[in-house]
Amino acid sequence: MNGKEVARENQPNSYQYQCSSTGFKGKVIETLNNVFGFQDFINSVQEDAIKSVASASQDVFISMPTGAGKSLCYQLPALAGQRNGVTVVISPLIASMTVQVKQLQSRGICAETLNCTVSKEEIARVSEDLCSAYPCTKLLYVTPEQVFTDEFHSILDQLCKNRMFAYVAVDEAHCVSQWSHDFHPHYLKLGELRKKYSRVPWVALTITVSVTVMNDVLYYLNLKPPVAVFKASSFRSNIYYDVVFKECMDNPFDDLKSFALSALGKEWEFTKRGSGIVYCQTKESCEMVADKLTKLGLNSRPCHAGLKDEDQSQAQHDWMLGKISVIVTTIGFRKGTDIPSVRFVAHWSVAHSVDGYYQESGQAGGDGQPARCRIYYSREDRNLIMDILKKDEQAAKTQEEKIKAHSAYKSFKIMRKYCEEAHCRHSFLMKEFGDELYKCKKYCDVCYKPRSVDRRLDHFEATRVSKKKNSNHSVETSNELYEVERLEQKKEIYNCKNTSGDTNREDHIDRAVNSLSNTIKAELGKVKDEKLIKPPKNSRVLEPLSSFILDVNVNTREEYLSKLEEEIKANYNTCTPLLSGFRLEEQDILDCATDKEFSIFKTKKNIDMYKKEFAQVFKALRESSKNLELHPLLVCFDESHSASKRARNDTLVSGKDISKERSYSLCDTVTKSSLLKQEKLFSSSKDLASSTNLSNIAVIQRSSNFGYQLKNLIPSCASYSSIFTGTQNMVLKRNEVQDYEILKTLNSTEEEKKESSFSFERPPFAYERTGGPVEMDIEKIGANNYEYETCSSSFNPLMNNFIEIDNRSGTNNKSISRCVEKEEKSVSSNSGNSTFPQKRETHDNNNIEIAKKAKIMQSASTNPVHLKSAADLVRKFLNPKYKENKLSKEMFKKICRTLSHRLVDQNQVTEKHAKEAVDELFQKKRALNSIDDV
Ligand SMILES: Nc1ncnc2c1ncn2[C@@H]1O[C@H](COP(=O)(O)OP(=O)(O)OP(=O)(O)O)[C@@H](O)[C@H]1O
Repeated sequence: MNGKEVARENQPNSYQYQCSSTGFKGKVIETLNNVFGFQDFINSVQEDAIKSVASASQDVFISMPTGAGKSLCYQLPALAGQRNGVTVVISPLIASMTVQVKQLQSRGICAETLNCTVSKEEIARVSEDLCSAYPCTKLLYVTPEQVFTDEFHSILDQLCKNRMFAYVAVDEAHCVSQWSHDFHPHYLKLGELRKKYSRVPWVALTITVSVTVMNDVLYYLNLKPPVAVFKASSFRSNIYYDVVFKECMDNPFDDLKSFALSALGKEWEFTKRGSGIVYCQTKESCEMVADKLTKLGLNSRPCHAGLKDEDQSQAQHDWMLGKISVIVTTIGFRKGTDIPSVRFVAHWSVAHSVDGYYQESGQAGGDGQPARCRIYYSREDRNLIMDILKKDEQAAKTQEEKIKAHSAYKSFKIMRKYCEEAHCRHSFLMKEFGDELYKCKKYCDVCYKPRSVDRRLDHFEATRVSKKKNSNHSVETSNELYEVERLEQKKEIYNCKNTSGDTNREDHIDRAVNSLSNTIKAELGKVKDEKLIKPPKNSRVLEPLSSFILDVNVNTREEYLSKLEEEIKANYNTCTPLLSGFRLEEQDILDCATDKEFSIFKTKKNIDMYKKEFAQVFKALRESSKNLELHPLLVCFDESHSASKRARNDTLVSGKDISKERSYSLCDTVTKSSLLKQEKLFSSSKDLASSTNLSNIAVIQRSSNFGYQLKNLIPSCASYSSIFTGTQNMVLKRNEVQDYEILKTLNSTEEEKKESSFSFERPPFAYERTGGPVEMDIEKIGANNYEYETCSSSFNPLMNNFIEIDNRSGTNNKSISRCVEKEEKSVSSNSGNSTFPQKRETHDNNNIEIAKKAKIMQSASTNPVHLKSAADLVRKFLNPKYKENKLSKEMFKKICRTLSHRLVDQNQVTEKHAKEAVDELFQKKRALNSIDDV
């Protein structure tokens, strides 16, 4: 019996069907109906892809979600395509290959597999058939490992020789990309095969992948351009995505349980039809989360690589049968366990890449029924992953390793953006997958509950500020221990990831971990050595023995401190002539510099960041000096809170008081000084103005414009209006500034400024105890914001100062108004006019703005009761519009302010007028996007 006969003998239902159609398209349809038993193509992507593959005119790339019918895209052309012979299907999953081969055989199609589980006799039988002149086999399933054996190459050579090599289909082709979480190194070698058998058309099939992964597939597999690309949309309309922040929750486990129960549905306890998956970063967290959930009444089981094989299988089995509701697992669990009734997927730690997240979350709602996917994001998890990826990048030796490590890092940054920014989750993912953008409207938290997401993000930001504030030295010095722990965790994460038994990768990771470990040990050794060296005598820096930044030693710190002291002195010397009554001792300036140096040293992560921060501070100090402004470091310096001063006092042996108390700080000046001092200030600045003719001396020209004076002295504080709530509590508020590290903000980068500003610019937010999408009452938002921004004059620094100073001087508000009006007129008439009085030349645009604002505030303040009533009325009619999403929160505040002032000004504070005013606005436009519309 020859090979062909043997193969036929062993194939009970080998493919016998003879097509009656002649053209390949007709053959395709006939085979679809008669061999596969399908009436039609499952979707247009499947149809187009099958026709393209069958035509055999070019290489084809197909991307479709799990279960969308990809297999048919090569199975059907293998039988009805333009090319005769054997289609070789490369797949990494032996279990899925075996299932497919059985299914094909049951349809009468001659399919075989060659992999490590197949017996020698089987291999011999199949090989004999393949090497025959007319192989019976139509589809041959092999693993990527098998492809590179010599035996297999000789089979392929023979097929080529006999012109019986029809197609190569690469299933799960995304495994070629490091960006995908299923990376399989053997896939990288497949490109060589493509080159060797260049005449055979290739088909690459993937689940839905990002553009980056797709490009990797095309590149690494060496697909021949032009490649025909067929992609199904990545939009999963039945999945609701959201992100919550663990740091912002009292008990995240409670939240996880509520989330799971709400996704499983009310009747779940009785029907037990749905199930869920929780993804964790480590084996330990799998165990811990499963334990917590079970204790909270939700039957859960861990399943990870640390368990024995039989325990893993048992857990999967029980979960698939519905014996347990929730399986808590690490990345890699997906294989072979897809069940359609998964009602939720929770990521207890953020996924490493968008591709990974899409695939893992995509296991929810396979049956098309509603499902939910939530990420429990935390700064700690994020930093840990970033650290690992960064160190991978540093440890990478070859160019390829470097590119891959860099890609992984970049990929995670996208995931970070997904969590830390408010974009429609669906559109975000679709953009990553190169699909047409489509706003989901209500299938994600950002679209469904935008305000709730805003508040969550605010809260998350706020935890960053408070965490920094609370962190103290003892915690931070444990960094060294933490590093070692992180290494262990890193190993752990990768062990979990490598469930596929990929030894190469494990070796690589172990090498990377070891080398990193050695580097850290060496660094720690250095630190130890450094600790043995005594710090220089008379060291002026705070905590000279600390090692917050490994490569910044005490000498470097001393250098930077001296330079900082020099710059601060220069700023002080330039500005003090302008500020009568404000004096600092030499020691104060050093303390100020020392505090600042220490705060930079303590908060920056590496030497570059340390130096960069200094460069920025120096620049800001010089800038302030150039503008004759006292830098905020000096303005807000408070020796009673100075760490340097405390340290100095602690170490003083003698009772000699070297820390002479300053009589008052600048802020104290504001609080304590009388109008007399202001008058002095006024006259001295006037003198200076006339002598120097510098425009910014306008800052202190008008004694009444005291708020403005401060505003200019602390230019960057302008937006932090809550600081200046009035002269009476100025000192208290100044301390608040220090609490929130505003000094740092003032000297920080734009991005950092933005981040830090949350605590000042935004009103208090609602806490979501359960982390679930709790809606805040808009009545409260409106009220709070209104009050915060406009309602009472006490919230406006400028007006407050005007009023206060004015009252003290015995004049009334009307006179201020007149004064402001007069100034406004004269300024607006012609600022460049030569007949303009000398004094006016010193006013810049800010003055005009201030004057305008003051005018508004003044008119409002004449009748605050009226204004409050007007605001209440406007809010009442505006609220329904807001709920209908016709305007944003910002617009709400602006309109509220504008309309209530208008009502007061027109003496129309009635319900009727308020309603009319609001209605009128929305008659013109359905939605208001700009205050110009008002
Ligand atoms: N044209 C069709 N009409 C009806 N059913 C189809 C059609 N094409 C495929 N199917 C069925 O759809 C199901 C999923 O198909 P298949 O296993 O090929 O999906 P897949 O995209 O390869 O999924 P995975 O990514 O999990 O491998 C199978 O049961 C298959 O028989």
